[in-house]
Amino acid sequence: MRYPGAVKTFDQLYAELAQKAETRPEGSGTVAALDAGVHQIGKKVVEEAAEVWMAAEYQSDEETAEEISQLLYHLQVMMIAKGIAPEDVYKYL
Ligand SMILES: N=c1c2ncn([C@@H]3O[C@H](COP(=O)(O)OP(=O)(O)OP(=O)(O)O)[C@@H](O)[C@H]3O)c2ncn1[C@@H]1O[C@H](COP(=O)(O)O)[C@@H](O)[C@H]1O
Repeated sequence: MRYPGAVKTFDQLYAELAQKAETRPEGSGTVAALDAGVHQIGKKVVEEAAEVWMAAEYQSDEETAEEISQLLYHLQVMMIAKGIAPEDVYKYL
């Protein structure tokens, strides 16, 4: 799935998702995922990680990049659900 609009960075996406969690706009997949909870978010993280692996082995670099973007998105949803800020992660990099 491709999302139209300007290219966004990891930090920009996190800020957008944090805002969605705060304002809870109608139709937001992020809000729905947060409401579903950590268990369901965790399943999506694992699913997308597997899709990255499969794409890397059997699909194009473009498709692999897209799967990686989806994994990063679901990791960010998990971060929001747990109240973990990017800086909390960056300090370990
Ligand atoms: N980058 C993403 C993003 N990547 C993946 N996804 C979600 O992750 C799902 C996984 O994609 P797949 O193609 O694997 O989906 P699928 O298996 O067909 O879908 P499901 O049945 O599992 O939902 C997608 O259906 C989206 O719901 C994303 N949802 C949102 N974003 C970004 O988050 C922002 C906020 O989104 P909303 O909260 O929905 O407004 C958007 O502007 C986007 O920038």
